[in-house]
Amino acid sequence: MKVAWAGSRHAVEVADRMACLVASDPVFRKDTRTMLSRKELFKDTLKKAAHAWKRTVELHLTEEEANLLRLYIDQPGYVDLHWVMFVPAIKGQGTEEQQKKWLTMAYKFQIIGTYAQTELGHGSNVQGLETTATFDPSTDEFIMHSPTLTSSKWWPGGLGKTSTHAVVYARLITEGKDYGIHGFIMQLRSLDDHSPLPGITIGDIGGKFGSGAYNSMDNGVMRLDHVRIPRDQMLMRLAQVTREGKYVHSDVPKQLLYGTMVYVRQTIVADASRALSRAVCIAVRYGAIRKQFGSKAGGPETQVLNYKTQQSRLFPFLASAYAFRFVGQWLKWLYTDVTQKLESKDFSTLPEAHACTAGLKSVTTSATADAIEECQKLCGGHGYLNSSGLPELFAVNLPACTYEGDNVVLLLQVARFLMKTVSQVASGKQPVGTTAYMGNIQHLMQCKSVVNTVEDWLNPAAIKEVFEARALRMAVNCAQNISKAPSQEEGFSELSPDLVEAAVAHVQLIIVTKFIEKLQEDILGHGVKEQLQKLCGIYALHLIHNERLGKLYAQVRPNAVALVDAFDYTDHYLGSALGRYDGDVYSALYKEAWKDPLNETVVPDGYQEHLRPLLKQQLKLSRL
Ligand SMILES: CCCCCCCC/C=C\CCCCCCC/C=C/C(=O)SCCNC(=O)CCNC(=O)[C@H](O)C(C)(C)COP(=O)(O)OP(=O)(O)OC[C@H]1O[C@@H](n2cnc3c(N)ncnc32)[C@H](O)[C@@H]1OP(=O)(O)O
Ligand SMILES: Cc1cc2nc3c(=O)[nH]c(=O)nc-3n(C[C@H](O)[C@H](O)[C@H](O)COP(=O)(O)OP(=O)(O)OC[C@H]3O[C@@H](n4cnc5c(N)ncnc54)[C@H](O)[C@@H]3O)c2cc1C
Repeated sequence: MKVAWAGSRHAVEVADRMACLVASDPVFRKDTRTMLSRKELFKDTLKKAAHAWKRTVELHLTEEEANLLRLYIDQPGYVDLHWVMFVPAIKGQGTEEQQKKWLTMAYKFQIIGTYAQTELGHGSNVQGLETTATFDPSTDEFIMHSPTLTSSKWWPGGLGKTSTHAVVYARLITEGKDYGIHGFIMQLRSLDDHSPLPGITIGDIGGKFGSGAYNSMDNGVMRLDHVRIPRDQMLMRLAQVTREGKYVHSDVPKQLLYGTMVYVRQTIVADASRALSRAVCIAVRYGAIRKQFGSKAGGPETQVLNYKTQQSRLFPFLASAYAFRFVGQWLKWLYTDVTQKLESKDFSTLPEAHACTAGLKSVTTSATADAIEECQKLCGGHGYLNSSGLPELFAVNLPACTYEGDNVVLLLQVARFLMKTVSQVASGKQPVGTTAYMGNIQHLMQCKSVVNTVEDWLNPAAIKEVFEARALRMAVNCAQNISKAPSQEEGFSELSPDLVEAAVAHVQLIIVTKFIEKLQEDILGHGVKEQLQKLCGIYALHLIHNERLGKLYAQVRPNAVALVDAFDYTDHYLGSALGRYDGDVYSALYKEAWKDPLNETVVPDGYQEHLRPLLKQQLKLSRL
């Protein structure tokens, strides 16, 4: 099962090696992270990042190994933005010459970059950004400026205190005309003493949800006051400004400006499955250790994992973790395929890639945030302690519902793609890829499910047909209702809640389909495929009805712990007293409690100042 989860034997081996490297290095310790002040936490992040880079160079780690090292360090920081957004933005939007110049420095960490798109006043509406980049032909420079308070850059990770450079998104103005949003490389801080360059006001935007968690990241604010940059720092693969100030389009679609977001959304699906699997691992392992109540006859207490209610709340998450993992692996393939096509100037699959990445990012991150919260409840009181690992896991993953595109905004993009496809089907065009099922409209609009028994529900063809019929009928229903509205725009707006539901149904169909396709592959290991079939059944069925699932849960229960062990997480990475591999939960909880700074003294700070006078005063009063 470890191989099925990781994708290959090689993937298991390299992940194991990197996880152990991190777990055995004291610099990467994280058990007291939630007890650090914001300043201490930030400094700890700088230290870990520098040490990780040192180890990467010393050990000549490959890109794959270095990425895993960063993942197992498990502490959000400026390096995430540098590798996940700054470098890909230059790769996707820079010319060959620009890539050579900037990536050479970025790959060696001679510069640290971030992705500065969002502003105080606009995040979702990228076209509404206000920062300006005005071309000055007299000096061959762009003047980068924040004309209003709301145009201040706001949120970019690493911007606050660390980044030396950024890809800044701004409205390009030349020859008096506004050509909309484009990307520019800007140096922000001196490479000698790290002070902000003239005209740049820059800082951190302040503490965020939860202790530890995303507070290790210095999300930043930046205002630009007529800062000049050379013309060749506009990223010029999509469009160019000539020496004379002429704006010239390339022959690539302008949507490629959003390419970095497509790339990151794809990686976020893999993050979501990992985060969900960590929460499930903690809740399942702890559920096997925790006992409450005995039989009436005075028998031993029951493992809480044996309660049917616990199983019906928890096992759909276990199944979802596997489902999201497999669809994430497929999405990575889709992204690679689209990228190769783009290189040969085939842009035909870009809309589908956008819809798939946007939709899957939305559905998997929303489900993951909800599930982590529920796993906290599934662990009872102890789940609420920082030492369970769950509060921090929740706080770190919750913003994934917002960053890289608010989940509802992205689902509306999927809905827009579906409405277009429905109208193309109506005009006789055969849809392809993940919407190919829509071509079977005659059948799917009126077919009736032949499912009667639990066993019927495990038939992949039956499951798939139910999901296809559901998704198609919801999409067609929306399209019909939109066509009755005074205008397309009004109809879309009026029906947006239904459109979001239709988009979710379509995305869930993709997840179910990719799980079923995974089961058609050669899967090694005795009983592995059988367990995955049950999980696939649970994932699909819990989305459409909750009856008949009890039997499946009972079949999964004997292997539940093994199914989470297959995630192959070290105790260091899991970071949970409740989810420990050895099950020694109570001594771990007890030990963790004594690490809290409040327990450094027996009598707390503030006793002399506030407690003692109060107690003495009350004592005096009672004696009167
Ligand atoms: C316990 C400790 C654990 C620690 C572990 C760490 C865990 C984390 C691990 C790793 C870290 C991962 C790192 C993540 C870091 C995240 C940092 C966050 C960064 C950001 O958030 S960057 C900012 C992101 N911003 C957004 O996403 C904005 C969202 N808005 C948009 O994308 C757009 O504005 C829009 C799509 C909503 C609307 O676009 P527009 O105004 O142009 O309007 P439309 O008319 O709708 O679109 C026009 C046209 O374009 C098509 N389109 C839109 N987008 C795309 C796209 N991306 N690709 C291709 N095509 C696109 C759209 O479909 C339209 O097409 P048609 O005209 O219909 O054909
Ligand atoms: C932890 C974190 C890290 C981030 N890192 C970066 C970074 O590195 N670089 C960067 O540039 N940005 C970053 N961001 C910003 C992020 O990309 C934006 O917050 C995100 O795109 C959402 O935009 P917004 O905040 O403007 O939300 P808003 O658009 O203001 O959303 C508010 C509400 O309005 C709703 N809404 C908005 N538009 C519509 C619509 N058309 N129809 C229906 N409902 C709508 C949303 O669903 C939401 O409920 C980060 C954000 C966070 C939280």
